[in-house]
Parts: sequence; C-alpha cells; structure tokens
Amino acid sequence: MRIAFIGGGNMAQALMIGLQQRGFSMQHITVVDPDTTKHTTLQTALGVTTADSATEALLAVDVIVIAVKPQQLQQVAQTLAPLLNAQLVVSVAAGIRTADLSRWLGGYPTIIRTMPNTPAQIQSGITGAFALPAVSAAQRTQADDLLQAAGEVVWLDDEVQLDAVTAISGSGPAYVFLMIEALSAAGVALGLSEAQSLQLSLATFKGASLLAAGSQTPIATLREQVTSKGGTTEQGLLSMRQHDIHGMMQHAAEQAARRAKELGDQLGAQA
Ligand SMILES: NC(=O)C1=CN([C@@H]2O[C@H](COP(=O)(O)OP(=O)(O)OC[C@H]3O[C@@H](n4cnc5c(N)ncnc54)[C@H](O)[C@@H]3O)[C@@H](O)[C@H]2O)C=CC1
Ligand SMILES: O=C(O)[C@@H]1CCC=N1
Repeated sequence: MRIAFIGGGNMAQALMIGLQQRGFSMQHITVVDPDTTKHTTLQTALGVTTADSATEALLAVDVIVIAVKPQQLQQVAQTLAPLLNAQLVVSVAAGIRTADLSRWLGGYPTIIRTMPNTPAQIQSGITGAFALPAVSAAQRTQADDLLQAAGEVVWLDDEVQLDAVTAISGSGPAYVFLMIEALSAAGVALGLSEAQSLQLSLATFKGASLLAAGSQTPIATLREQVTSKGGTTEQGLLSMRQHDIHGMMQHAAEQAARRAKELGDQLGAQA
C-alpha cells in the first residue's frame, strides 16, 4: 500500500509513528505539507518522502490521508480535486462531513471519514470510521489495515455518530492528560515531590486502565474492590460525587460533540 498524507502535523505524525512501529515500509509514504520546517524531522525520524505541494505524480498512491485542520480542508480539497483519479480518500478532520468533502473534491465518491486519536503513536489509539457507499470492500480493508496500525478501529453505520466519537475518544486523551495533571498536582499539595506525585499518578492511570481493559469484572465492581467500608477511597469518591463527576464528564462530552457539529455546520456551508 502506498500512502500520501496531506498535512504532516500532530495527528498525521501519530498515525505514521504507529505505521513505523508496525513495520510498515516508510518509503511508501509521502507527506505533503507547506510547512517546510517539519520536513527534516519527517524525513529523518520517519523515513518518509516530503513535498511542499501536491502533484498528480505524488498522489499516484492507494490511499490519500487528509490531515489538515478542518478550517483548511475546503481550500486543500479544491487543490486536490483535479489531481485525483481513483484513490481512496481518508479524512481525519473533526466535524467535516463526507457530503461536504465530496462536494469540495468535485463530487468525489470514495471517501472514508475517520476520527483517530494520538495514542496511535504507541499503537494504543482507537479510530471511529465511516465509509461512503462507493468505497469498495478492498478499499475498506486497506483503510482498516492502515488504521489498525494505530490501534483499534470501530466502523460506524451512521456518520452522525462520528461527532460522539470525536467527543469521547478523539478529544478523550486530553481529558485523561488533564486528570493526570490534576491528580499529580493534588499529590504535590499533600506533600509529595512533583516527580514522586507524577510517577504515582501515571502508574495509577496506567494500572487501573490496563486492569479495567483486561478484566471480565464490571468496572463498577473493580471500583468497589478499592472502596473499603469506612475507609479512605469512600471519602475521595464522596467528594468527587459531591462535585458531580458524572455531570462534569457529560457536559464536557456534550460541549465537544456540539463543537464538532458546529464545525460541520459552519465549514460545510462553504460552497
Ligand atoms: N490532534 C489530535 O488529537 C487529533 C486531530 N484530528 C484532526 O486532525 C487534523 C489535523 O490536526 P492536527 O494534526 O492536530 O493539526 P496540526 O496543526 O498539528 O497539523 C496540520 C498540518 O497541516 C499542514 N497544512 C496546512 N495547510 C496545508 C495544505 N494546504 N496542504 C498540506 N498541509 C497543510 C500544517 O502545516 C500542519 O502541519 C484536524 O482536522 C483535526 O481535527 C483528529 C483526531 C485527533
Ligand atoms: O481538538 C480537536 O478539534 C481535535 C479533534 C479531536 C482531537 N483534537
């Protein structure tokens, strides 16, 4: 499989590192990015070919992954439109709907819209994906192979669900990083050094996540196993409930999903 990435920023790099870690032939990847300051790192660290603008020859690949900001997508799509023939186009842009991308690409039919996340770079990502009907079974398999290099893949039948995926797993790593930062800061406030508290917090998030992911036991039961009657955890959880942890997460996800829909509505309205 030959791949061209349009945009070589954070998400594209996370996916490429995932591919590299899985033994993908990196000389089969071309990255188009006008920010030439990124080219040396992309070439040396990842072994990919770079270019500052797309040409028909550079896009003679199986899969084109568009990884630019949603606000840049329309202009990028209009540049790509005359250069396409039968390649599969995979978009990672938040909010932008396949109908709008297809229109910007001149009525292009073979598009998969996805929402990956940055743990892709350690093959621990998860991607939600939605394919237009014109995408062939072979192209879907190609996209699945590419995305599996980044971690798990969840195929969706309804494109609307991608805004929820964006709110949960696309943005989710940032929520987790914020919680690690917060738990770590709490440890410092209780007298631990920054290094000690970060070590304890990181190992706790990692250990609890691995335990939950690898266990048949319901998560609520795992939580109860930590919570001794009359003990310490009970007090910590009581405080979290008093601060409405469920409401807080619900509201955060709703706001992120709302923004995904808003990006789709606003940017998709462009001709
Ligand atoms: N960062 C994340 O955690 C995730 C990001 N995404 C999506 O990935 C996309 C990219 O986001 P990031 O990688 O975070 O942004 P980024 O800013 O790190 O990367 C965007 C890249 O596009 C390049 N670019 C700008 N104009 C271009 C053009 N005309 N042609 C080619 N490249 C061009 C920029 O130079 C930059 O390197 C966004 O649409 C975002 O919604 C999706 C899932 C997670
Ligand atoms: O914040 C954003 O818009 C992108 C999409 C999901 C994660 N980062």
